[in-house]
Amino acid sequence: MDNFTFYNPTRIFFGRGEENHVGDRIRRLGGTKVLIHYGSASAVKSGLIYRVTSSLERAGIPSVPLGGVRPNPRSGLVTDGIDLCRKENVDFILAVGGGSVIDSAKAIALGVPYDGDFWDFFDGKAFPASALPVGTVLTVAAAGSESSPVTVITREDGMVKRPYSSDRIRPVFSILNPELTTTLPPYQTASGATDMMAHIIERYFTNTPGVELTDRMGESVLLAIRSETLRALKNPDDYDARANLMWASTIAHNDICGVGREQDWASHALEHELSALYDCPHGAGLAVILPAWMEYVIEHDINRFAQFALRVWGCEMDFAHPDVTARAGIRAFRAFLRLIGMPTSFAEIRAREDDIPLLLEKLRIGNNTIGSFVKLDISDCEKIYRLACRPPLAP
Ligand SMILES: NC(=O)c1ccc[n+]([C@@H]2O[C@H](COP(=O)([O-])OP(=O)(O)OC[C@H]3O[C@@H](n4cnc5c(N)ncnc54)[C@H](O)[C@@H]3O)[C@@H](O)[C@H]2O)c1
Repeated sequence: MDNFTFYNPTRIFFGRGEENHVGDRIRRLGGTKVLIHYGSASAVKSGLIYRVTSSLERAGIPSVPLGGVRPNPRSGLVTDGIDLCRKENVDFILAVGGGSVIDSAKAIALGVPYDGDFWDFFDGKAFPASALPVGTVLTVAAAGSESSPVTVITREDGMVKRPYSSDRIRPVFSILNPELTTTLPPYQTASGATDMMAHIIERYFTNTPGVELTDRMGESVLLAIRSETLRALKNPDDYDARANLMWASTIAHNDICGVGREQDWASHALEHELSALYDCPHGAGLAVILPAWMEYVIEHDINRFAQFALRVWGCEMDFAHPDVTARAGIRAFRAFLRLIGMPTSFAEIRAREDDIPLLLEKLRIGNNTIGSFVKLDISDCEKIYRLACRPPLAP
């Protein structure tokens, strides 16, 4: 196990009705004017924005709303949000929504005290000296942005999707009421589950030896996501299934399963270009990329893939031929993705093989590599995209 620092100061308020106390939470943190950032009108129609606003009013805190965040959030609305916060003297940002809303809120938080273009942070041209505090009321179990230091924004100029990470934008608190996720359509529930699984998998496939504890933790989270997703899809109102998924969202990405080990993240980089170009849900893009990535890198560590197959997917261990077990695990993972309604090939997200040169250009890796389990150069990336074009094989 490698040396590590673990720092995750986001305070979690978990359970039914917790959003009704949000005003009090912000008052205790010293917030005096709040930007309520949200996505579609459904957050208003459902009464959630009203409940949040009422709670702020009871706490004596004025607020300004800014809706309209779309999935794969865009830089234009971030700029609008920065201008609005400055004009209204906002000193606290409350994100009410999923990963897209939270990421947009984080980018606004970075931009408000900064004189230049907020994209400078994403381009590595500047480092934030400060940021406004961000709190969240989560409505999607998926991205883990509710306690991560990361924001992922799509710049409209060129449709480039890039992550940026800083402890300054880790939410100060997140409110997780599983009941708020019961209205998610099945496809979003499944996309969220796939994203959570991906967050574990990016950490699980590592070259660091001696990480049995975090291996086992990751496997447990994957097993729970697997069973609870099926339950939530069967009965969307199943509170416990939604609760387990919501906590899994946080656990899968707050790095508790990733400390002390090298992490990969090549699949996320490959996927970001898909959701930027085709506007598919991030989880759906990952469902297309992950099995292709696994098939491409399997030979690098057959035993780790066999362990994944055995412990997570219940495949039988073929001790004489561990590669058989390893491949069965990838097939079982792909079968699960299909069972929950996820795409596993380019065509199913309307991606085109002819666009691969464009995807590679947008990746902008030049002569560098991505990933760490296996370092991938541009030609490896091309091969993985091509593998992902294949229609899924019968199980
Ligand atoms: N910051 C991070 O650490 C991190 C990590 C992984 C992914 N991401 C990013 O997060 C984004 C995806 O976020 P997400 O998966 O949470 O989804 P999302 O926020 O994009 O929301 C998906 C859809 O669900 C709708 N929705 C939200 N809550 C709903 C509810 N309760 N009922 C019905 N519909 C609802 C939204 O309006 C939207 O149309 C991507 O841009 C991805 O790249 C960020």
